[in-house]
Order: sequence, then C-alpha cells, then structure tokens
Amino acid sequence: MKHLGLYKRAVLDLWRSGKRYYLLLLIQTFARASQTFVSFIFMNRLITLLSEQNLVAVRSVVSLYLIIFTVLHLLTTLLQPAINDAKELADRRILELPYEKMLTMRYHIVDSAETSQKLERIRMSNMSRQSSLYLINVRIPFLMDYFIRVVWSFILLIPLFTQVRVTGQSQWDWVSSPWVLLIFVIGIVLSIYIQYLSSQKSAEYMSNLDESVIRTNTKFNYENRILENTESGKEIRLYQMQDRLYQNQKELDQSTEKLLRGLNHAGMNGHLLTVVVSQLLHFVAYAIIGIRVLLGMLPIGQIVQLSSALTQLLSNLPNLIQYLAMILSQPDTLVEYYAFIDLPDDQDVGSLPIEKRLDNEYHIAVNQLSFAYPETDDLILNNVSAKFEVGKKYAIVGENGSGKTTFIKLLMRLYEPTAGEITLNKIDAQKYQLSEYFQLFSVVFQDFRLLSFKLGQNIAVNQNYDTDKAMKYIRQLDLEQMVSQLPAGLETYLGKEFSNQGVNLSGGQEQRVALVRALYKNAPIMILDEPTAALDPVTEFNIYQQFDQLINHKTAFYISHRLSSCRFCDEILVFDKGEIIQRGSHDELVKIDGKYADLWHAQAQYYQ
Ligand SMILES: Nc1ncnc2c1ncn2[C@@H]1O[C@H](COP(=O)(O)OP(=O)(O)OP(=O)(O)O)[C@@H](O)[C@H]1O
Repeated sequence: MKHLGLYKRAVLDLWRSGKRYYLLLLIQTFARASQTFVSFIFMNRLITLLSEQNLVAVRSVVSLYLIIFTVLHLLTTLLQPAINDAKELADRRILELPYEKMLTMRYHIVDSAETSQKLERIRMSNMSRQSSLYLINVRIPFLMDYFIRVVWSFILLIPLFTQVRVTGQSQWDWVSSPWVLLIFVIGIVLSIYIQYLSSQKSAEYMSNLDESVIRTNTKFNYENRILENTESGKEIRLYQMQDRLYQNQKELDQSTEKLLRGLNHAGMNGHLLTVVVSQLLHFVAYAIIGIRVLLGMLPIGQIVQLSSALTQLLSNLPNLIQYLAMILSQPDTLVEYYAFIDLPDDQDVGSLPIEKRLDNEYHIAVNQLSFAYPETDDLILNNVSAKFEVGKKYAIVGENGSGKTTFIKLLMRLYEPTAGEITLNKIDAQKYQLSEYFQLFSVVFQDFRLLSFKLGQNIAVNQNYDTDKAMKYIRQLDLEQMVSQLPAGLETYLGKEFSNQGVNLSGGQEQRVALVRALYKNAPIMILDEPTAALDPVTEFNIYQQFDQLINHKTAFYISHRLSSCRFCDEILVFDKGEIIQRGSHDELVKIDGKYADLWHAQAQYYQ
C-alpha cells in the first residue's frame, strides 16, 4: 500500500504521545473483552462436566472461573481513572503537535498565508477527517476492542475445524466435510470483502463531504474567533457588524446541518448487504454446529462456545473492517499533515557555531542583497550593499514601504536573501547555526508583543528571571514607579487571562517594557524598529537617546519616521524603493540635495 509508511509514522507518533495511555488501554481492553470469552469457555466446560455428572470437577471449575473473572473485572474497573488521566494528556499532546511545529519552523514559512491555511486545515481535519491523527487516536480503543474480540472468536472457533469426525455411515456426514468448512470460510472472506468495499465507498463519500465541512467550519471558526475577541468588540459595535455576523453564523449553521445529514446518509450505504450476508453466515454456521452436536460429532458444551464465539465474530469483524476502511480511505489527511510537519525548522539551518566574543566584534555586511517575499516577484530589496562597523549607531529611514523592516528581518535571518548574501565576520551568515545567530540580536519591533504572563517573565522571556537585573533596566527606563504601584511588582500578570489581579499597561508603558526586554537580553546588536511610533516626537526622541546611552558601545540600528529621533546616529541610511540611496551623518546629508534633506525640511516645518 502506497501510504503504509505514513500510517506507520502516525501510529509511532501516537505511541510517543501517549505510551502510558495506550499500554493501560491495551491491558484494560484485553481484560474487558476476555471476560466475555472466558465465560464461553467455562460454560462449555461446565455443560460438558454436568452432562458427564462430574460434580467434583464442577466445583473447582466454578471456583477457577470466579477467580479469573474477578481479576479481569477488577483490572477493567481499577484502571479506568488512570486511563482517563493518561487519555487527557495524550489527547492534548496530539492536538499540540502542529502548534509545536509552528514554534520551531523557519520564520519565513510561518509568516506566509499558505502556512496559516495549512494549519487551519489540520485543525479542522482533526475533528472531521477519519485519518487525522486525532481521530485515529479516538478510534484506537474501538479498534483494540474489536481486534481482541475477533482474535478470541477465531481461537474459540478452532474446534469447528479440528474436531471433524466422519463416521462414513450417516447421511449427515457431509456436515463435517472439509468442503462445508471451506465454503463457510469463503463466506466469511466474502463478507469481509463486501464490508470493506461498502465501508470504503461510504468513507470516500464522507471524505468528499468533509472537504465542504472543513470549508464551512473554517469560516465558522474564523467568525467565532472574531466574536470572542474582545478587541474586535469596538469595531463590531462602531461599524454595526452584528447583523451581518449573526446572518453569516445562521447560514453556516444551515449549510453544516445539510452536510451532516449527507454524512449520516452515507453511513447507511452498503449496510443492508452486509447485514444480509452476515445473517446468512449465522444461519449456516448455527445449522452446522447444531447438526454436529445432535449427531454427537461435537460435545454438547461446545454449542455454547461455538455459537457465542460465532456471534461475536460476525458482529465484531464488520466493525473492525469498517473502522479500518474509514481510516485507510483518507490517506490525504496524513499526507497533508506530514507535509506540514516536515517543513524545515530553524535548527535544520546552518551548522557553524558562533564564536562567543566579549569584545562584541561581530561585523555584519550585506553584499548585493536582493529580496522578494515568497510567492511574489516584486523585489522589495534591490541589490543593497553595505558594511556596518562594530559599536556604531545606524539610523534607517525612508518612506512607508521602502523596505526598512524587510532589511532588518533579513539581517536577522528571519528570511533568507533571494540573491546576494549577508556576512558575519566575512562568512556567509547562512552557514551559522540559526539559533545561535538569533542570540546576536535584541530587537523591538513595531508590532512587538507582550504576553499574558508575569511582568518579570515577559522581560526575561523565561519562566525564571533575575529580579536585580530586571529592576536595573526598569529603573534605567523610568518604569520603577509604575512597577512599584503594581499589585505584585514583577510577579504581576499582564492582562486578565491568568489572574484577576492582572493589569493592563498603557501603550507607552508597554513600549518601555518591550525596551527593557531588549536590554535584558543584552545581545551584541540592538535594533529598534519604531516601537515608539505611538509616542509623541519629543518622548520618542528622549527614549531613543536614553536607550542609546544604556547600550553603550553596542552596534545599533534605529528605524524611525521622525528624522529628529535618529539625528544622533553615526550614520543614516536612506531607503527608497528597496535601495539605499543615501548614506552619511545627519550633518552631511542635510546639506546636500536629496531625499534626506527633503524629508528633514518637510518634517521640520511641522515642528517649528
Ligand atoms: N510578509 C510579507 N509578504 C509580502 N509582502 C510583504 C510582507 N511584509 C512586507 N511586505 C511588503 O514589502 C514592502 C516593504 O515593507 P516593509 O515593511 O519592509 O517597509 P517599511 O519601509 O518598513 O515600511 P513602514 O515604514 O511602513 O514600516 C511593502 O510593500 C510590503 O507590502
């Protein structure tokens, strides 16, 4: 089978996600299913002993049965709480796997619409596609149960094939002929085949419907997220989007209901034929067993064992096949899933370690650097070359969309160049281990995020933090008073998600905390990509200056639209349509005709 490798991988991943759960489940399922079959064996033995009037043996058989049954029953019930706990953990782990992947995946892949769509599809598939990792996990308890029952049934049916006594004198001798048994076995194989075909057909039908269900669910979930997101609440009210959203939800409910009706209908397909074949087999098998027992070819006790095992076989085998067919009919889900999981990770990139230098002598340069975002042809950076000296302060300025942030993202290797190269100490940056390379940069982006964890954890970006170190930078960025007023100081949660005592910081306070975070990381190269855009020009100017004094002799890049904020920098790089069109100090650039002087004078007008 073409996709067998994928199914094997899925089973291994499931096993890794919940070894304890599956082991306990196997023991419990075996114990539960065995209770039924052990009772058939003992019934057989008891009836035979009673018919032989061997009452002494009956007593010991009953005692043994009670002991075995009690052990099996205790195992079944006592394991349940541990199984519930282990299942909860295993379920969670399985659902987490794609999100964990997002954390380690290369950033430029994460930052693409295609990846978000893939993740959304995986999320949706988990609940609706039969061969999603999650649904395979849901089916495993049933599969185990059916499988163990089928194996037990076959074991108990062995006498039907082994105890063949042909007297050569009876007109019923044909009942024991190997041909009759062969026809019976062919009947079972045929019923398996019919069951498989009909299950596969309905599974394929369901698979097609699933596509529509996923599409509808994606929209439904998107709208639900909008509705639950308190931040959208403002816009929803102001632009009166409520009616449209209610209407959308109603339409989605209706189309989901229609699709689900189709799914239920699909489940019925082929069911009838399977039931007819199964009933025929029942009838033939009972007739064979009955006639044999009547003719004395089988001991009377066997009638219970054989007929019960047969009933179990004919009810569990179709279920086992149906479940397997459902899982095997949608390999595409696993193909999609593993294509996502196999996307390259940060750690797969580069192998050179980065030399740890106390003198911060990390020389960065870009040579003929060009870049287009994935799935686009527009060059956002076009043949940019520049060298940066250690310890110097650089300003990157230019109009909206001129490529400033993109340049920074490339410097940090969040994206790789389309052409040209970035070098660190004269070696192509792509050769360095990416995780070590990231350690070289402390960055505050325009759209920085603080998380709903404790303030101290936000600053250290770690569970544990060094209070003295955090407080040092807090003081330096004039946040000490704010922190002293928080209910639990550095231990205070940001936002209300995890604690009612959590606080909402103002925009300006958040920006300073983001700057403290960058200082705490204490990397050799500092970058501020306009995190202070929401502040007034004077405050931004002060913060940039203050920050620059704090980082001493580190190399730094400052992006701002307010040229006055970056005036103190050693060099200013003026970006225009993806190129560096001017480079020099403020005093040099302001004197010559060009973009910088134009922008400077245009802004100066407003500040006069
Ligand atoms: N992830 C992305 N995928 C595709 N195009 C992008 C992506 N990010 C940015 N762009 C495009 O790249 C161009 C440069 O964007 P960039 O953010 O680098 O400009 P910028 O100079 O920093 O602008 P601003 O001053 O507004 O922050 C823009 O045209 C933008 O639309």
